[in-house]
Amino acid sequence: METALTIAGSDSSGGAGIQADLKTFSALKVYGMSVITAVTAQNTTGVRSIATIPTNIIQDQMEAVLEDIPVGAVKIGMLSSSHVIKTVVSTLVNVKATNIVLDPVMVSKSGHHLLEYEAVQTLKEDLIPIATIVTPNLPEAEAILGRKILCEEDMKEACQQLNELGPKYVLLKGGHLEGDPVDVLYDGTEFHHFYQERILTKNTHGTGCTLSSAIAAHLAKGNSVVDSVHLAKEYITGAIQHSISIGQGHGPTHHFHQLW
Ligand SMILES: Nc1ncnc2c1ncn2[C@@H]1O[C@H](COP(=O)(O)OP(=O)(O)O)[C@@H](O)[C@H]1O
Ligand SMILES: Cc1ncc(COP(=O)(O)OP(=O)(O)O)c(N)n1
Repeated sequence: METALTIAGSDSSGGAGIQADLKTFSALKVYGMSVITAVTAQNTTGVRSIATIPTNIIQDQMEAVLEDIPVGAVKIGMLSSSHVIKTVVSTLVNVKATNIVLDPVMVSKSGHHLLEYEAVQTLKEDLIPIATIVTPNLPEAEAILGRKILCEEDMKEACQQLNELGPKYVLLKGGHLEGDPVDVLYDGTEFHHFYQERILTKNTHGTGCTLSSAIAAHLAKGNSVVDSVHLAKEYITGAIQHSISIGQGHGPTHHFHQLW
């Protein structure tokens, strides 16, 4: 059985974070495991409060899984602080983890900070270099690089700058662009462009989490990075097309892949 591990925050409303990741793994028929880094009280309208899990408990969760069960791919989401990032990096390096998908979660759709501002430097120096693929959205890439990204040409340059930080692949997501979104994948040499007509819905809570965990699931099944991104894009597009109108704000993506 293929396996994948998510290291991320809990979303009480089930649309993003650990819950979205585990639903994605299940829908793609991969056995999912979780390391919880933070508990958020949130719903479709916003985040009310956050409790970060102590780093010794995060490390224990990681070691408990990694020392016992072979992990085909690791998806990393919300990490809250520099201390948490350093704990996750040292544990992953110790076990020589492979297929690391890093979604550098910083701010929720509702505008709540999920990573301390000062931790962006640690993310750049310690975590991005060990990622197989890093999947920032436009505001995250702007925060990492300290520059504006306004169009597809800017996205290509930003991919090159992100690649210089050390990850094998960069997938810069264009969901925040005006008009139809384009995502750009860069492997240090070649670009792949993923064009998609914009689906007209406000139900996009958890899109980034869903995409990154779908990439991890496909890597765990033995696909190449480029094929995993293609397959994950199909998955996220279906999950947005079938998204669920619940709550007063941004409803969640849908995860019953085999039914679409
Ligand atoms: N309305 C939409 N229609 C189609 N694809 C979308 C839409 N919104 C986001 N996406 C896609 O969903 C994925 C997540 O995108 P994005 O919104 O940029 O990330 P995040 O959720 O991290 O902010 C990307 O592949 C993006 O192109
Ligand atoms: C616990 C938790 N982790 C991550 C996010 C952000 O989710 P994401 O899919 O990047 O996007 P939004 O749903 O915030 O647009 C979160 N909200 N909570």
